[in-house]
Amino acid sequence: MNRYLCCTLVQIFDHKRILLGLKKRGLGVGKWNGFGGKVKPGEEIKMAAVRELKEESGLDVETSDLTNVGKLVFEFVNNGLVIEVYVFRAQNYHGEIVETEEMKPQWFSIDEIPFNEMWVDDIDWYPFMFTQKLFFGFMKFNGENEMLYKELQVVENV
Ligand SMILES: CNc1ncnc2c1ncn2[C@@H]1O[C@H](COP(=O)(O)OP(=O)(O)OP(=O)(O)O)[C@@H](O)[C@H]1O
Repeated sequence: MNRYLCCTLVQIFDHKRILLGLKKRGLGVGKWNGFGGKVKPGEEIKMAAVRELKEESGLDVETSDLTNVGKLVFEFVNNGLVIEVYVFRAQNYHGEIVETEEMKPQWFSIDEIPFNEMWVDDIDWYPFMFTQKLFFGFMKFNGENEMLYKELQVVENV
């Protein structure tokens, strides 16, 4: 059995801007990404999404303001890790954006998303998020930068 992790990812939007964070440590270090992390045992996925957003950006959202955008499953063939990521978006948020030990947040125009400094899968599924089509993706990685396989489809629910 492979090592399995269930994770969240929250994309914060403000009109034509998206808030991304530069990951300062751990998985995906050096990449811009939405905010998220591991779901704790027994924790509800949306509650984990709210908690991780707060921990990594300083922002608060209500679980009712999180919209499902899709689900991604990543298999890292180099170490056997399988990560399931529940992706959400939100445009209603409150609080002050803060830089933390884990993330450096910054607003980007949605026309200037730094895809070449992000996970290589992001450029494939962001268009589904922008057209509001719920998606499921399965990707295989060798390390953090080489995608060996990808499958993406529009789905009814995740
Ligand atoms: C392979 N392609 C990928 N594409 C886009 N996003 C990806 C991803 N692979 C992982 N992610 C995200 O990366 C974060 C890792 O979370 P990660 O820092 O490990 O979790 P957590 O904050 O609990 O860690 P600590 O143990 O506290 O350091 C988490 O949001 C997860 O959704």
